[in-house]
Amino acid sequence: MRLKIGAIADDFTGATDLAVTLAKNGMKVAQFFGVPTGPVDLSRTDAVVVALKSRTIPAPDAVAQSLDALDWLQRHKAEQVFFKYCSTFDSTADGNIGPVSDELVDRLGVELVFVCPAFPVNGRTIYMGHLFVNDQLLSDSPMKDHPLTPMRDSNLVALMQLQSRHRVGLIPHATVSGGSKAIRDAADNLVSKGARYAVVDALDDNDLAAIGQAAAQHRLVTGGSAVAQGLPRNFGVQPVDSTPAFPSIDGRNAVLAGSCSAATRTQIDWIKPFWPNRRIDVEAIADGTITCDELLRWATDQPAATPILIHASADPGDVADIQSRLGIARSGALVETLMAELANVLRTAGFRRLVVAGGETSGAVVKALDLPALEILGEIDPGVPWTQTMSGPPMALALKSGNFGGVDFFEKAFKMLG
Ligand SMILES: Nc1ncnc2c1ncn2[C@@H]1O[C@H](COP(=O)(O)OP(=O)(O)OP(=O)(O)O)[C@@H](O)[C@H]1O
Ligand SMILES: O=C(O)[C@@H](O)C(=O)CO
Repeated sequence: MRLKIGAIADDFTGATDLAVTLAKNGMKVAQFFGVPTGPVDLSRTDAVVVALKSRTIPAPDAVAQSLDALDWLQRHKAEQVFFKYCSTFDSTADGNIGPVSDELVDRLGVELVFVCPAFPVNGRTIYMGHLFVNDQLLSDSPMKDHPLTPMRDSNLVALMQLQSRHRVGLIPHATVSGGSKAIRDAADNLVSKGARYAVVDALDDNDLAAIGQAAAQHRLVTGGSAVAQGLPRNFGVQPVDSTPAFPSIDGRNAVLAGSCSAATRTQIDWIKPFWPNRRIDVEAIADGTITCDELLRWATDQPAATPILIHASADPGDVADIQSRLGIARSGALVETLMAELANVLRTAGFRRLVVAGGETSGAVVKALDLPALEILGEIDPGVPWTQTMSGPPMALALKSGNFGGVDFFEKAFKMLG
């Protein structure tokens, strides 16, 4: 059987975001962490999302991992390939969005590829090729201070052009609002001018539906999860209207937050008065003052009925300060390693319902828990589903993208589990 959509996601939270989007739009989705190494039964699967942790690694490694994923998807006869990156286009001048897209374009021999990170429900829109986060340009938004991929330009055409060896054009909103035929004509026009990428404006879900329809014959589509919502219809698959299912797992509740994004920091401030919480200081990890053992003792000493919160999240000034002393990569790695160890020991100690905030952090945690795949269940807030492990000790896991979720996200998540 052919897979309808085969997706490659550049981080783990982004992968679950895409998986739940395709599932809500009617597809049966399987999500794997890394390229599956053994045989898998895809007889009832419409779409596969292969989650990589490739957003901030060196570009040649990101390309190699993505091409491995592409080979696997092609062996499973994926009709359309989707490259999922962040709705805030998280990347550096070196990549990895451009270099990975270039290789996928060349391997698949495609003429033109849409570049569309818009996610209107979460406030990401594109106008005249410029990415907005709510009412701010990307470069004025809190993304300008991201610890690993600070976004200091909002012009997606320029950003993509910096990262890619192919020419980048724009399909402006005036065209997009004309519908899928107008978009297809504009795409043909860009091809005749030598462009290989088209940044496509999108202000709302109607625009995304038209873009999805226009991409029906495209072998490759790239963007955030929201542009994928229009793709299942191209395969005759209709959105589902059933009541979402949530994991049924007993155990204690914990949140591990390594995300320093504005939304995560607001969510932490909101919940702190109600839950036992610990802030991890990066310098204290480096000098051994904070250890996994000590945090575990603290966690197990807390009242079992109340969720606990452990976070490293800090505001941009503190992050810049620690990075200047320890280096960007080392500060990130110290937090990620500790969060990964913690997830492991907390699972053993009976914390089986876990929310992890941050894509890189989630990548580290999922790797440490040695989870090859997750079942995607009901959505907590747009782009963040509850998931359930499919091997090892049963766990409910929510991987929250840094900037996703309402202010009460953490409390809401556990309330849904009852
Ligand atoms: N106090 C801190 N100082 C420096 N770096 C930190 C600190 N706390 C966390 N980090 C690092 O910042 C990075 C945050 O990235 P992560 O992807 O986890 O969150 P995010 O970017 O908010 O989420 P997403 O990618 O889903 O938008 C991680 O590498 C984490 O280890
Ligand atoms: O698109 C998004 O914003 C998220 O799915 C994500 O990739 C955050 O890391």
